[in-house]
Amino acid sequence: MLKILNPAKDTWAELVKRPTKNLEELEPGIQATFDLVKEQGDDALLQLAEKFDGVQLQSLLVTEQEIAAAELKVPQELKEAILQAYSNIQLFHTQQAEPVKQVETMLGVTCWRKSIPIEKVGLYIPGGTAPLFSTLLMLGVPARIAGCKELVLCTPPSKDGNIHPAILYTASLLGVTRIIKAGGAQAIAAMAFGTESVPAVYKIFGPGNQYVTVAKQLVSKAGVAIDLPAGPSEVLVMADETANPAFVAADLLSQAEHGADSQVVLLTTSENVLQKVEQELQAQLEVLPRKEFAAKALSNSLGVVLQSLDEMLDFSNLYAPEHLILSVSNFEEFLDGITNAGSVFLGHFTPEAAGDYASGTNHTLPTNGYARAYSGVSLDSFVKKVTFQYITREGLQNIGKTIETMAEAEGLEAHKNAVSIRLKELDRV
Ligand SMILES: NC(=O)c1ccc[n+]([C@@H]2O[C@H](COP(=O)([O-])OP(=O)(O)OC[C@H]3O[C@@H](n4cnc5c(N)ncnc54)[C@H](O)[C@@H]3O)[C@@H](O)[C@H]2O)c1
Ligand SMILES: N[C@H](CO)Cc1c[nH]c[nH+]1
Ligand SMILES: [Zn+2]
Repeated sequence: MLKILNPAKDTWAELVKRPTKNLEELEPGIQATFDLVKEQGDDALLQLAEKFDGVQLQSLLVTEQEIAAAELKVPQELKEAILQAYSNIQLFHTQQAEPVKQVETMLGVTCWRKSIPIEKVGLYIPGGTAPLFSTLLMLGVPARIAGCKELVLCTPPSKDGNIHPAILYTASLLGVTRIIKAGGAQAIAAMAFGTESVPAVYKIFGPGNQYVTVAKQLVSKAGVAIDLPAGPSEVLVMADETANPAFVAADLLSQAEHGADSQVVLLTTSENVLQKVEQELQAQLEVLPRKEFAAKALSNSLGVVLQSLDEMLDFSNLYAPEHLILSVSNFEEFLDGITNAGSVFLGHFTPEAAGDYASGTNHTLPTNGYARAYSGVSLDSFVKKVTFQYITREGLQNIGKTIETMAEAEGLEAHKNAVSIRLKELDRV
């Protein structure tokens, strides 16, 4: 099941490498997809839907009629759940708005910073193996709070050429501007470079499999902003003797079932806990509908026995998991020691699935060790922070000499003169 290890510390750096293919391996195929989309636009999207999604589409754009029909297909109970999650996500993300604060750095020199929404954003909603309408809430809600005007949505069509009704229902709640039936690297290329049906956007958001994630990294090299590398899901659980093996196994499986390229990790100081979690994994896996994905992911996953709780924390910080679960009695003692993680789940009754769906935090998070430097999606992801300044005459007299001295030292005479010319004018009047 899990690969069981008792590793020496000098092997950790090798262990924390993910089993996913690297950028260099996937890049040539994805570049070919980009070239096709640039050359043939919508036609390329239709061809690639047939090749990768196994569907011959009549049209790329979702129509008003399709949206109206979808709404009727979503059960009331699911609508209510979506609305509850919407409300929690909205509440959590609304609090992230920063008030504009004017700061007088010197007398007469005032600076401030204001958030301005990104006008056109592209939202990628994964749909290759599961219709992740929850991801649409995670992207669309902060986009709407930020005030983004144009929300373009790409998601892969199913074999019958349709988009899952819950995705369309959620898109309609959010007032998404345009919905396109396109998935994978071709959808990312379309939103980056534009086609007849897909407007080019300024920033592309959303998680996806390895192809989607590498495609986003490549368009970011071509000058289109992206949120973050949010690839195959992963979770690391730190479990002590108080952990409930059934709960731990359930959490590990919840991320393993996302796909064969996911990885889950159990860290423990107790061989006993490890053994019991393994038994639970076996039993719970048997009855999972997505057993094949989960079993494959588990075969790439780790059960690591370490010497102490402090070692577990060090390993986790080096691994930098997308999700970190502290299934320990004294989680408070670990909080200040966490340096690298996308989102953290505390105690025995906080399943990771709560953050995936409905607690309010965002589930679009850095994977593959990117949590060492990246944050998950938040309200900030949808705005630019623009700085402003206003200097009075008195202010320029206060700050002018400093600027002149620094400009002269850099050998930039025109910079210095932009101040001197004004100071002379102030002396004259
Ligand atoms: N990190 C996060 O925040 C986060 C959040 C949600 C989901 N996820 C991850 O998103 C992923 C969703 O993956 P998915 O596959 O179900 O859907 P997806 O929408 O990401 O990818 C499906 C598309 O991949 C393309 N594709 C499939 N096989 C291909 C191949 N051999 N060559 C080229 N292109 C190919 C197809 O165009 C298809 O439409 C999972 O790995 C899940 O763990 C991550
Ligand atoms: N666990 C995923 C992020 O890695 C998010 C998700 C959506 N639906 C279920 N789970
Ligand atoms: Zn999940």
